[in-house]
Amino acid sequence: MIVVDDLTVRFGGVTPLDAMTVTFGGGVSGLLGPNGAGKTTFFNVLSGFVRPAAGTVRAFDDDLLAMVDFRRARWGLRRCFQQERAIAQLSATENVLLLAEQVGIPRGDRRRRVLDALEFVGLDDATDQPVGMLSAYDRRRAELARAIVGAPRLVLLDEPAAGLPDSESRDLARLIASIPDRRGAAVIVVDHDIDLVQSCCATATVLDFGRVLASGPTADVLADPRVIHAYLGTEGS
Ligand SMILES: Nc1ncnc2c1ncn2[C@@H]1O[C@H](COP(=O)(O)OP(=O)(O)OP(=O)(O)O)[C@@H](O)[C@H]1O
Repeated sequence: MIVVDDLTVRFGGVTPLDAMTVTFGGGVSGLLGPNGAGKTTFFNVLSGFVRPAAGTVRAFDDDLLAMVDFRRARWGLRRCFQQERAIAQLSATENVLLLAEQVGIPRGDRRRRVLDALEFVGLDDATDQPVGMLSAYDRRRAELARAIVGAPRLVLLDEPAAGLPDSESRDLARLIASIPDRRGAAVIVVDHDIDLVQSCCATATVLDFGRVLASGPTADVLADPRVIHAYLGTEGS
């Protein structure tokens, strides 16, 4: 469980997170909201890129904000960015190995863990090709393999299926939905793709101007008139 209490971030006169208080469960949670709502800022706080002015984050009873960045990675915090981070000239195996090294997986165990991660995402056939030569879907799966190698505890995904056609997006959603059971990690997905959120997130939280507008079972949140007014209503316009 990830317990966020009174989390506040200020950049000069802007308050991208304004006393954000919410609990994310151990499954896959969606984090939604209009542009500028504070979603990326929240991920940046969890990753240690942004220091909040106030508030706490307890992740599985550990004080996440008290850990320095590299300790968070070793603790099991992982993140997939909107922009791919894998090195195009290296193979999927080499890319995942690099991540495995960074997050402190013991050398003797690394290759086995990397193969296991590539198998989980279904990339075990394309492990030796440079990532830059892979299809968009395979590159996304390579990014996901980097996020789940070893023993992740909290995986942050920022628009994981951006730019993929619907069928591949659905396959990726199924893979993401299986992370808690098969990898033992909680997942928070930031996405504007409501189909993806509905298909893989049991619960959802909506941010608006840095405040939690609604949080709970995904179907209830998406049907909440305040959410429709603040977010969904503007999406289709
Ligand atoms: N480094 C920064 N300095 C000043 N303001 C910032 C900084 N980073 C973000 N902001 C502001 O904080 C607010 C929240 O931005 P954030 O990127 O967290 O929103 P978001 O919900 O992720 O939006 P999007 O869906 O467009 O990615 C915005 O008003 C943004 O302009």
